[in-house]
Amino acid sequence: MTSPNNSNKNNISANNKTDKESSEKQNGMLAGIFERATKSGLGRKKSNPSPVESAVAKDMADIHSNPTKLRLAFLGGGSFGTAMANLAARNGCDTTLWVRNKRTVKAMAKTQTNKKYLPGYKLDDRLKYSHDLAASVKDKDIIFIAVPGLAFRETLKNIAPFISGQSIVSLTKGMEKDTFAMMSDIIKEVLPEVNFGVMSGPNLAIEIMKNMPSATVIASESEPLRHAVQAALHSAFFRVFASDDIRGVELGGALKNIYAIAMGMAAAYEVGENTKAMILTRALAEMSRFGVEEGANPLTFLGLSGVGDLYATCSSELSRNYRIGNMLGRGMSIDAAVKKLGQTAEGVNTIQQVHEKATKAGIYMPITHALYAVIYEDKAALGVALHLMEAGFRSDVEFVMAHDHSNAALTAHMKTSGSNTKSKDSDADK
Ligand SMILES: NC(=O)C1=CN([C@@H]2O[C@H](COP(=O)(O)OP(=O)(O)OC[C@H]3O[C@@H](n4cnc5c(N)ncnc54)[C@H](OP(=O)(O)O)[C@@H]3O)[C@@H](O)[C@H]2O)C=CC1
Ligand SMILES: O=C(CO)COP(=O)(O)O
Repeated sequence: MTSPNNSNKNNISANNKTDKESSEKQNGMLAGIFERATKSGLGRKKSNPSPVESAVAKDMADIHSNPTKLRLAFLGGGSFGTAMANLAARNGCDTTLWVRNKRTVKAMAKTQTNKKYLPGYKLDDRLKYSHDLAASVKDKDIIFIAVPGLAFRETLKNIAPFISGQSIVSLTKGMEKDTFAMMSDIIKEVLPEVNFGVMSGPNLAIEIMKNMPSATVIASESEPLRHAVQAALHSAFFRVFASDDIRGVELGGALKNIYAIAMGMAAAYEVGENTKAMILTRALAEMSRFGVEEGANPLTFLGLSGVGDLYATCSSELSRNYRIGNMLGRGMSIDAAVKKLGQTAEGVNTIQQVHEKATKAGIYMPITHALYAVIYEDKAALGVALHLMEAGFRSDVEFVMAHDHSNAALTAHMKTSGSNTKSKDSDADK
């Protein structure tokens, strides 16, 4: 016969064994994540460093104290391209803003304002404007691209004949339609030899124009390029942090737009702070889960380009994605909301891309799927939200405790307590 003490001991040692096994499993999983993140395509090596890489590497200290040596082009005269070009011009860099519309260029040069996208904000008088793409990008050190994701490939193809060693930095927070390509993928495809980076962070353009302290992240394999971008844009109002996780940084910027739409919609239903916190944190869980599948380091999502941008965009009506969600929550159709906004809201396309990709790859993205169902399958928002709330038992942070462990432990616990209850009842019956 087994004494109660013996049975406890057995339970404890069985539990210890399970804990040990589970902790080994977790360590294995984490090691796998880091290995995958490090070994992913991010380690791509360039055959030849571009001129900016070698020039900046030679005299990094000089560039830091004197960014005026840098010659920069910004492509895209929307709110973000203009705000970033303005920062660089204010730092004394030789800066040209390329805008596709000739009349807009003339008006901007004359008024030193961007009347359509940043009305009322005076731009630095050293900023140059151009409608000539070739002249804008030739002989530059770095070309920053700030056109919407849907126009990124076309823009790269248009500048390709004039690339002879310039570095490229994407400021775009989108995904290409139907190909699932991120901007760094498109750069690698169209200009395989170019030295490049991506910049992303909580950077609402209007706040930057108002000199409200902000920060961002430049991600690149090239240290000299990271330093050059930091030198070009850094100021007392704008701090540029560095990363080498290109995939993680650009995915943070693209994915958070989905959840800004969700949050804008939730705000239309006047949800409480607990609900907002739940959406924000579960959004972060989805983002990092998707990121890991795509070769990103999950820890990157804890940085400015992840949780930082998620917070800013999910809490501000300055965010166009948030505003789209809010209009949807108030009963407008997606087409009407996009038309009313009249500016770029990358999340509208990103929801479709991520929904499709996650469905195909079997990645658990409940908020994204729910939003897709509401926006594109005309499902009732409240019913979808209720369904989300009722969905199974999950682990909080899956990189700490995996979902399958959570579910298995819970099922085992329920079975045990079920059989205990039963035997108690049968004793009582006797
Ligand atoms: N605004 C912000 O706060 C931030 C935006 N971003 C990202 O920057 C990118 C650009 O956004 P943002 O500046 O806000 O967008 P806007 O909607 O403010 O402006 C878009 C700009 O791109 C131009 N454009 C559109 N299509 C093309 C094309 N085919 N070729 C060339 N130019 C084109 C538009 O020109 P036209 O006026 O002639 O149509 C306009 O100048 C987005 O990916 C966004 O997510 C990133 C951080 C912050
Ligand atoms: O990316 C942004 C802030 O970091 C801007 O967000 P929206 O594109 O939603 O306006």
